[in-house]
Amino acid sequence: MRKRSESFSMRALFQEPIIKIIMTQDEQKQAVAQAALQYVQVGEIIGIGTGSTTNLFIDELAKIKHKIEGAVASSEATAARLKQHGIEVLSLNSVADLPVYIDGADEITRNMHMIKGGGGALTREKIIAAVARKFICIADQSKLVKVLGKFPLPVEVIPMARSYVAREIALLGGQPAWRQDFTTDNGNVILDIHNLNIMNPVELESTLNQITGVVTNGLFARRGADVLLMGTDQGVETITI
Ligand SMILES: O=C[C@H](O)[C@H](O)[C@H](O)COP(=O)(O)O
Repeated sequence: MRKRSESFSMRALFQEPIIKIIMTQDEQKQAVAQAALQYVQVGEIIGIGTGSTTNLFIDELAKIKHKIEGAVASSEATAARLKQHGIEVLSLNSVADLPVYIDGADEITRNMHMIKGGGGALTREKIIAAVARKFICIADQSKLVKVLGKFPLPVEVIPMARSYVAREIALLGGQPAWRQDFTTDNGNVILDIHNLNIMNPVELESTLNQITGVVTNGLFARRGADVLLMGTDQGVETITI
């Protein structure tokens, strides 16, 4: 008679293999870009961010462009991509109500606080996010962090104030680096602040904005995301506060 343990191992031998779905970072970005379409309603104007994840969303949006009224763009690059797809780009000043803003992030916490501006579009992104009723963040799982600050925090600065603002940031304990050979769509420069461990993003966002010469900084804490569509190995996870 066969022993009990042997019969178990025979069963294991003929079992179906466990299929583990592993999505690459690019596949995760593509999945959240598709998932964000559920927040696009017929006849609405959509606010659109900047970056590689948002670019994939724009490509998805193009498939249903006849259903929307148009889009507001957070950068010249986004405006160009929208126009290439034949999607009308509207000025924010002509839009009284913006139901939804869809954009990526460089880092995001489960509290929906973000660092943005890796592509230098932070100021226009922050303006559109302020107007929008709902902010949908689309990101792969590598962007989810417990504490913000590993990604250098971008600060947009009026060019003549660059050295002064850098000294003030150093006094706050950050290490600013000038993003050389880069000018924002608003004609300004970017200082990236390294080695921050941001325990109070709401307070730091305000403190940095108080420095004369700062246009805005990449902390989106006072106006964070309402929904995070996060790409994971297994698919899209929806996170809200
Ligand atoms: O200025 C750029 C934006 O804040 C982007 O949303 C951010 O850098 C994320 O971009 P990506 O989707 O390429 O990681």
